[in-house]
Amino acid sequence: MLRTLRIPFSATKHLPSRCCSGFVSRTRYVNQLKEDDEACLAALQNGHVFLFHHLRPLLQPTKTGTLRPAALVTPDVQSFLERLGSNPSLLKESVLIGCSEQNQAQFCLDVGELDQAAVEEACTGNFMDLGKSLFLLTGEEAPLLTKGQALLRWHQTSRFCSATGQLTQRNQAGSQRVCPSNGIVYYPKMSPVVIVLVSDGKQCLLGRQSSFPRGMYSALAGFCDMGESLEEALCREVAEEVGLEVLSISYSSSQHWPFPHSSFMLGCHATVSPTHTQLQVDHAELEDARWFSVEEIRSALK
Ligand SMILES: NC(=O)C1=CN([C@@H]2O[C@H](COP(=O)(O)OP(=O)(O)OC[C@H]3O[C@@H](n4cnc5c(N)ncnc54)[C@H](O)[C@@H]3O)[C@@H](O)[C@H]2O)C=CC1
Ligand SMILES: [Mg+2]
Repeated sequence: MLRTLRIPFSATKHLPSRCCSGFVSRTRYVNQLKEDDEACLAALQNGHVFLFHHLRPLLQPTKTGTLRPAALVTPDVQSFLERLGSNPSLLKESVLIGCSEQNQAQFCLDVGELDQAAVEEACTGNFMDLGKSLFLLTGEEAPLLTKGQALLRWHQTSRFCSATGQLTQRNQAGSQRVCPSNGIVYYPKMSPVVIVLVSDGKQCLLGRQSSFPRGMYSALAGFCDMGESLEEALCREVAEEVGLEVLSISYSSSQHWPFPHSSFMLGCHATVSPTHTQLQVDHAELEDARWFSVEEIRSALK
């Protein structure tokens, strides 16, 4: 059986935005801050901080009535943390998430130990569920919050060494944790997931899990197993979930997906033979799977 992986040239349209030559210097600056705790602490003093409360981001209303993630300056955060009687070292628990085009380091901090209403009043904003926030934010701002939430969640749920059970120590940027007794270094974890739009040349295949909202269908998806290539995971998932054999594969684009934990979604197209389209749906995984015509997809998207 022929199985090919083609990377289309159009994948370049998904490259991160790099408005001017500052991209390289900003990238290297962030990398330096991950390596150098003192430099990172200094950058935090002059940086921007995005607040979360139990992993829900703080959004502020704009003059035009939309919402934006609140990028607070560190002295303001420090002063209201003191006013609200927080632990003085709380600010140091910020994690580095990037660098703005104005060369300001960007951090996230979870202030879940403080009273939510008091922080909202001090910052004239509201903490919102991340899933809902993503419908309200522009494409450029949403990834900052998903990255920040994922990193904060990783620190909250990965505090101990799995070999010794000891509390691990994070670096200032929050890009790693180290066990003090055996030196094992832990890095933030993501699970690779393949998500694939299967076509027979005329129709495309969508499925739904029983947990999806009513009427929602999506491309097939599944976690990559240990030792598998992207192509192997894709062929296995399609075989497991709908009982079809894939003929060809093309990579489309990728995306970090924070729900329910950090997945690294690898989006692909795949084809099956138009003479072998009979589905055998595994109902333990999918409530339903169906072929949809282009017209049906167009009218659903409207
Ligand atoms: N169409 C879809 O199903 C979409 C899925 N996603 C994301 O893709 C992820 C994977 O899709 P599923 O169809 O649920 O995967 P799946 O088809 O691999 O089934 C999930 C099962 O795989 C097992 N599993 C294997 N490795 C795992 C890991 N690293 N983490 C958690 N479970 C693992 C568990 O038993 C779990 O119940 C979802 O969690 C979701 O976040 C996002 C958009 C659409
Ligand atoms: Mg699945």
